[in-house]
Amino acid sequence: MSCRVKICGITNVEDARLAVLADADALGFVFYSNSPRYITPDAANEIVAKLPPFVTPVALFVDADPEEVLKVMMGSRRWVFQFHGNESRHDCERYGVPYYKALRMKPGLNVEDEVASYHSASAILLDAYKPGVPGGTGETFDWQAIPDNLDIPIILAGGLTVGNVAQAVTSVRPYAVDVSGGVEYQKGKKAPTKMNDFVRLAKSV
Ligand SMILES: O=C(O)c1ccccc1NCC(=O)[C@H](O)[C@H](O)COP(=O)(O)O
Repeated sequence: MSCRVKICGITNVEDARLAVLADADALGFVFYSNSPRYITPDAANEIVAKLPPFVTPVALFVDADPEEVLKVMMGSRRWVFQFHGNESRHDCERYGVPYYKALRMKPGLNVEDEVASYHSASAILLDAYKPGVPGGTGETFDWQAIPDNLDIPIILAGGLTVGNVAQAVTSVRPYAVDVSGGVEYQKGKKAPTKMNDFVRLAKSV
């Protein structure tokens, strides 16, 4: 089975269209207002309404106010949520929407225990840890630190690019890879050629 690809940080309809043409399986929308990739719930829901079937829209939150989450949720039944902050399992489950939980790979993190505590997640996203920056760091982490017995689909994130994604898929064998900065020409703006090359390389391993 080939690796799936999620392109995160979509901020406009043209980038969404080009990501779909590049054969991305999921598109991420960042509802964290400090991010340069922030998009409003209304703008994101307009884009989601235009997505073809079999492309998953993923709404990304960082310790968000439940009212903000509900505003996003009300706009479409297609959303999957991604919780990228310190949300508990209860916080993640309360909306009744399938979710991915992001874990930032801080040295010493007990990945097995964390994964077990989010057993209701559809997948776990493993991202780089950088103090004070919740995500979209553009940095990789030590892939050897990922236990090989995790009984849940793994989405590998953090500093992936056209230059390293094939190596990442070969060594980690994740269910999916997630990229943001690695397919941009400036923050929040995706580069079509990079998206095409990234997806092709991720799926060709
Ligand atoms: O992308 C952001 O700006 C962002 C901000 C705050 C929390 C999460 C964020 N992105 C989450 C993602 O899923 C990114 O794709 C992931 O962190 C990898 O980013 P990158 O290293 O730039 O590929």
